[in-house]
Amino acid sequence: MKPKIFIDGEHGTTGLQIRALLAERGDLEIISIPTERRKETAARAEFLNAADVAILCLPDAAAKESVSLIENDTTRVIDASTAFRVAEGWQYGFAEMDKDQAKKIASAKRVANPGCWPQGPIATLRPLVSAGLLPPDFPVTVNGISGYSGGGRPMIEDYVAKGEDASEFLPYGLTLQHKHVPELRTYAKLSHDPIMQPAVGNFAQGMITVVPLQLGGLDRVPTGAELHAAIADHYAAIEGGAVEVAPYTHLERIPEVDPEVYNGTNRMKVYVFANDERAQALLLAVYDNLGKGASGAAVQNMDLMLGIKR
Ligand SMILES: NC(=O)C1=CN([C@@H]2O[C@H](COP(=O)(O)OP(=O)(O)OC[C@H]3O[C@@H](n4cnc5c(N)ncnc54)[C@H](OP(=O)(O)O)[C@@H]3O)[C@@H](O)[C@H]2O)C=CC1
Ligand SMILES: CC(=O)N[C@@H](CCC(=O)OP(=O)(O)O)C(=O)O
Repeated sequence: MKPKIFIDGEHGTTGLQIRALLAERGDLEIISIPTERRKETAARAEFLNAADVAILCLPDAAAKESVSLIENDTTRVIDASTAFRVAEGWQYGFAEMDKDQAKKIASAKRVANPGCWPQGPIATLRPLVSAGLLPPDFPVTVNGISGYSGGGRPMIEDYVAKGEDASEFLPYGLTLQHKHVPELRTYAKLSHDPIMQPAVGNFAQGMITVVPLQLGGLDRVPTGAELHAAIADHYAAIEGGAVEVAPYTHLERIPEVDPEVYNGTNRMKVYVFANDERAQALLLAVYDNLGKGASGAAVQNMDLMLGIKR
């Protein structure tokens, strides 16, 4: 029997992407609520309880409701919302985060799919904190740029309506309360809240995250090569992951450090740049906010949970 997959919110930005990724998968049975009933609680409860894996692509409140509607012990859940990312009993769905994270996801009943912004910074900061090259209380700032699809349907409609008149670079998160701070702090192993200073650009999808490091105040200042080696060692120990570490280089510009290069894929590439004389470094990550940042990661987690190797 093929595993039954139910995507709650399949007509939204993330849901549609997951549907598209699963369209050719003959190894799965996708079960769908008739469109006109998609917001009916009874219909959702029926499909949630019939599924082997339910993928929730809903606003937080609706995702919490979906979880509460599951009455059996067999439906496993991947939630794309922010609701459960630091919650007890949930595994964080960033498979490359640790050597054994993919195994934990594989056996989990509840998996919280990461937000798009935290994945790049976690991918670079966590190995450095784990290796003792950065202390947990290091004052971290994250900036970068995301395509407008990160804001879901309302932001997409706004940008499409404005066309070329939409802002090319719009900083946001200006109240310093970005919803991704708790998961970033938790999984980057930081003891203080990082500053999240995102921006959105006038392109649909793709993103770059940047973590600038002022290393001069540390008791022991790591070199750029040491930072790079710690990150490279971390990913060398992970089999078949989606994260690639770029060679350590000193270049003023790199054409492939462009937010859109991995669009339509589940890939992430991380970079370390540094100036040792100035004791400064930059940690960059490039990926698709709708791929590794959302639907690609959800499908990767689903495959892990079902024991499917592709
Ligand atoms: N876009 C992104 O890059 C990312 C988004 N996410 C998260 O994924 C989730 C979905 O986001 P996204 O796809 O962007 O959002 P969208 O706004 O594009 O889609 C949300 C979907 O949920 C449906 N929905 C809303 N309320 C209910 C309800 N009570 N019952 C059933 N369906 C409902 C909506 O239907 P309708 O349109 O008819 O109201 C819509 O189809 C969010 O929690 C978001 O935070 C996670 C990572 C990245
Ligand atoms: C450009 C944009 O607005 N992006 C969204 C995050 C998209 C994302 O990762 O969503 P969830 O955490 O909701 O899953 C934001 O910064 O709030």
